[in-house]
Amino acid sequence: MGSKKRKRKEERSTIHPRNKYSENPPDFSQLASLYPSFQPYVFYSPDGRPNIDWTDFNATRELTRVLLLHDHSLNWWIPDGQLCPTVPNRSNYIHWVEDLLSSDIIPHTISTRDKVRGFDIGTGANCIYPLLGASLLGWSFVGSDVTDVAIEWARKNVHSNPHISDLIEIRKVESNENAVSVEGFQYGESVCDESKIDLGGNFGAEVPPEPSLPPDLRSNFNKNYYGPPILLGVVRDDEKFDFCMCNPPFFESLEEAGLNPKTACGGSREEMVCPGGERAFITRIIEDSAALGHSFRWYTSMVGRKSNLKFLISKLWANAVTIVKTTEFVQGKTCRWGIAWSFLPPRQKKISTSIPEKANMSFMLERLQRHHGALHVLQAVESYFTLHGLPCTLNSSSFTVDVEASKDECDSILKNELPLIHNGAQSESGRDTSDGSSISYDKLRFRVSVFQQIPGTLLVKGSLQGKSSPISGAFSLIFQKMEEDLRSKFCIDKK
Ligand SMILES: C[S@@+](CC[C@H](N)C(=O)[O-])C[C@H]1O[C@@H](n2cnc3c(N)ncnc32)[C@H](O)[C@@H]1O
Repeated sequence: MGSKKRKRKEERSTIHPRNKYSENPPDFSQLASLYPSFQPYVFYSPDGRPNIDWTDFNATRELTRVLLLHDHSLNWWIPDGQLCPTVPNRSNYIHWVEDLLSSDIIPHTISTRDKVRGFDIGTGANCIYPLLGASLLGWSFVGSDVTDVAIEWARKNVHSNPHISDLIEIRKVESNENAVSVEGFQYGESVCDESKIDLGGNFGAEVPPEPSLPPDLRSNFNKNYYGPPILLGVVRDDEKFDFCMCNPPFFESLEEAGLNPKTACGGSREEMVCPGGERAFITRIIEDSAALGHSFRWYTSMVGRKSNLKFLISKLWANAVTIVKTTEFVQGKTCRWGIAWSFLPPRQKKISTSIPEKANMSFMLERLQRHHGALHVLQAVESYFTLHGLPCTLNSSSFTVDVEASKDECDSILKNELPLIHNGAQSESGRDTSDGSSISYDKLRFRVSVFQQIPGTLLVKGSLQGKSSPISGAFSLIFQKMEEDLRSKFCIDKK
């Protein structure tokens, strides 16, 4: 990779401001001196910087073990070949869920208890999310999984930490052989019979052959989930949760999973691969969530491929969710996305679709971390709009991002991010909304500018252009949502 490209990637690296490692990344040298078992894995590069061999599973596992012990007082281990989590990375997802729970976008109606209760779909042998959520925030969890090794080791990891073990239940998901459906087509045991699938292998094991299907269904089958239940049939009738989270099996095949030779995070076939990949797995979570509705306040999942986000978002709206939120988890060279949705009625915000409330808006980003400057914020503005499908242009000499959104693009960001109550009059260009009313759109154009005030403080301004556009009333809401996103990314104190 060219140095320019590398620099740009590094600049984009963000870590949640409440993440323990946001200001203080793990100090390998210190850890090596405190934990002799870690010492053999640490080497020093010519410039004197300590590092580990990220392609050595034993090294990454020992790092995770000492980080969990040193920074979280957690005892932890996994057997060879199981997926080894990176602690700073996994903490970002926990803090994002924390943000969702504390926001008042949807009412706090589910939990009458003091304790937050979460459901970790596919907790793995490493049980990382329940361990972090319970130790950092006192949350209680049900962690589910399908494999015996995951269940055995997740339970071992819970029992090794008596101070939080009461907070975590590990639940085995039993295969439901009679209810494997592909878009309404019922498959019996012959399709999902696990005995026909080699469950033993790690990387390098052969991918099982496709189950035999009628040729016309074969291509569809690939893209749809078949396998053990995920939420429906695992969540009990009387159970309520504040959220669910999931790091899904991302890949469709082992070949695809094994493409990154730069790291050795382990991962058995069952952990990494699911027929149809993450798209099929998360689609099933969406379908299950539609049936479970208000049993969860927030449903969330990690998404490994940006190209799947759009598909999943449209699936969500097709399933009548009331709100969708997305985020980007960028750390080092890894980029993942988070998607969250709910069926609870959002707090209602009325917007005018014809008269802009304000043509100019601004806010300050204060107490920025040392390494975050105006360019980082500008890039975050660009990626926020790009992620939501709004064409925009970043001009790094004028420190501006120009956004111009068509009616469809505007519709998409508004639906993705904002619970809208449309009261606009019917018009020819209007489109139906969930409450039966209609909204008319035209082009929305605005400019976002970022100014350095004093070190650590930036002024972000938005100015509406083309004020007569019938959609210009959406400007202030879009700008506010962008503000929320930037604050969550950059500010330690988010007020
Ligand atoms: C990518 S791993 C994630 C493990 C861990 N949560 C982490 O973040 O490192 C996916 C996990 O989902 C599990 N899994 C696959 N299908 C499942 C299902 N239907 N219900 C529950 N867990 C499932 C796999 O066994 C595996 O442990």
